[in-house]
Amino acid sequence: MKMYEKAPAKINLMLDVLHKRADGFHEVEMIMTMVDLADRLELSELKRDSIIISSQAGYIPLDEKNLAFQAARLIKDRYNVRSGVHIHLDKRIPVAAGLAGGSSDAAATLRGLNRLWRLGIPAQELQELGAELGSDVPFCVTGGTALATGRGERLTPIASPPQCWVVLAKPPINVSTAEVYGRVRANNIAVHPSALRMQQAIEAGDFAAVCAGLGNVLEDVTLKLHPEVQQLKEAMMKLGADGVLMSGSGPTVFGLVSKQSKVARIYNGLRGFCKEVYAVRSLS
Ligand SMILES: C[C@](O)(CO)[C@H](O)COP(=O)(O)OP(=O)(O)OC[C@H]1O[C@@H](n2ccc(N)nc2=O)[C@H](O)[C@@H]1O
Ligand SMILES: Nc1ncnc2c1ncn2[C@@H]1O[C@H](COP(=O)(O)OP(=O)(O)OP(=O)(O)O)[C@@H](O)[C@H]1O
Repeated sequence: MKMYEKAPAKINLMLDVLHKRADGFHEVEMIMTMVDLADRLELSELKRDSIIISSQAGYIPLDEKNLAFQAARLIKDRYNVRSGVHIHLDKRIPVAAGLAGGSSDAAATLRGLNRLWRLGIPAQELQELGAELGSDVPFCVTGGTALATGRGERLTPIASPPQCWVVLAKPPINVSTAEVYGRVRANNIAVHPSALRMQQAIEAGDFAAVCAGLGNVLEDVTLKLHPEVQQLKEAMMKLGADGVLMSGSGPTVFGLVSKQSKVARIYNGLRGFCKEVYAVRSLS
């Protein structure tokens, strides 16, 4: 038997860090939403008790370091599943980009294996399993748009932002999420973006207010480490995006664009700076 799952990328419309916790994680407040750029997973049942990962992408681990492998092992162990699975990952989300590609693959694996092995695990429990794999995984289990608190695993679903185009550009640099959080000084943040204001803008369907409310306190850290991310932001703004922000810990920069007529100009302009550029729709 085979199952198919789509694993969409996420962007953070706002991300605030409140304080560092005793367990080393940071207490955050984020509003996250999915975009129409997705990996595709094919999950095939194996009679023998093993987990095999394959992918057309040559640059991701295919062993137990892969988050989809970890998700399969977790669900197998926890529910005493004897059969195995072959997971083929058709990677389309850029890797180590701040778009939760690996987390979304893990979440899609949890959803897909729940169906493949007919385990009947409720969504809430799948999210709890996801939290064992990473802070972004619980959100990716259910997707949509949500306010995320705690270390990112406590979720309140909210309305979808107004439909728009999302132009994504990933510069060719590597950013470590742990390093970026490690450099945040939570009591020294000049301007905290407001989750409440963003939520109100979304609920009012006010695109201009959504753009005005974009904010990510991790930008300060990543932009200092990698000035090219700042240059990319400036280029996207000059090219006419309505709102521009770095996603997660970066380095991907996204621009929200309401008019389709502007998208080609922004996309083509950015291709001069950056090889990895995508123009996709927001997901409602
Ligand atoms: C930057 C975001 O992607 C925004 O959505 C997330 O906050 C990070 O999510 P993630 O990549 O799933 O993060 P995890 O794999 O759980 O953690 C990676 C590392 O980031 C740091 N980390 C992560 C989340 C958090 N709330 N506080 C942290 O300090 C920790 O050092 C941790 O060891
Ligand atoms: N299924 C996977 N897809 C992509 N990368 C994976 C996967 N499993 C493990 N990895 C590893 O995880 C690292 C981070 O990749 P990923 O694409 O998940 O980052 P990200 O988009 O920055 O995630 P986040 O936004 O959750 O911090 C990569 O260095 C990669 O080697």
